[in-house]
Amino acid sequence: MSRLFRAVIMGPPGSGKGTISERIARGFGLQHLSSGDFLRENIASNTEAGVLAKTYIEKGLLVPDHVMTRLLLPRLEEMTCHSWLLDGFPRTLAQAEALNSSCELDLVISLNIPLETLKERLSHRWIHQASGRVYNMCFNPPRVQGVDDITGEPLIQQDDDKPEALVARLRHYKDVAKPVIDVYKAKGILHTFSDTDTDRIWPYISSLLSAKIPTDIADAQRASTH
Ligand SMILES: Nc1ncnc2c1ncn2[C@@H]1O[C@H](COP(=O)(O)OP(=O)(O)OP(=O)(O)O)[C@@H](O)[C@H]1O
Ligand SMILES: Cc1cn([C@H]2C[C@H](O)[C@@H](COP(=O)(O)OP(=O)(O)O)O2)c(=O)[nH]c1=O
Repeated sequence: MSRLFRAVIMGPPGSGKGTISERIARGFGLQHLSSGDFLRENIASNTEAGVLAKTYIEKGLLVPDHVMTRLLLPRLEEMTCHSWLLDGFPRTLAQAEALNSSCELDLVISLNIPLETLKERLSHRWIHQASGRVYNMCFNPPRVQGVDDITGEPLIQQDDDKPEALVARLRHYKDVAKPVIDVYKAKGILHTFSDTDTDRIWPYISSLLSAKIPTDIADAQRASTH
């Protein structure tokens, strides 16, 4: 099996990580691992790490690095036969160093989206808390307003997504993400995209991935995921 492809997507809340990750997974057959979704799975199945993580998430805090790495690295060990895209991890320098000591990344996509755009997007973001499924009344609305397409359960808006909370979250994201971005810039694998419209960014991301992912890997991954 030819070498596998390892990528990370980074960006502040509302920058489009989840949306773009789904397009990449669909188009290039990469396995998408979202740290937020993985935490929600652990919380739903009441694992020891899930119970611990929940105490931080409920307070709007980041889960401590040692908990995240102890949770994510074994999960990546299970994915050694797949090309993958990590979303939401690493988020701190300690997490990046732990990841870099266990595998060699090929590409890091960083989304650098203006604050006003983030505010606009998050003010219309509704989520199905249990699954993490994301809707947006302007961008990708649910079939029935306020209700999850799959379970029919009610959608909620996160307090964190309200404009007054967003500025603090954004500042914290920038403080914590900057050293991580600097590491991957120094490695020459960082690609930054800035625009208010994802549909304008997507063609560039898509052509970058087409150039970076050897076709035999992309074809093999697409075949294995269909
Ligand atoms: N890599 C990580 N390190 C520490 N905590 C994390 C990490 N990933 C997720 N979390 C915790 O899980 C919560 C949910 O993660 P998720 O990515 O779904 O939400 P978010 O950070 O608000 O993302 P978004 O960028 O979509 O707003 C986060 O608010 C954070 O508390
Ligand atoms: C990518 C994108 C997302 N959205 C909406 C969908 C979500 O409700 C919200 C955030 O997108 P999302 O993909 O959840 O971003 P992240 O995972 O980085 O937090 O914005 C738009 O309105 N326009 C866009 O171009």
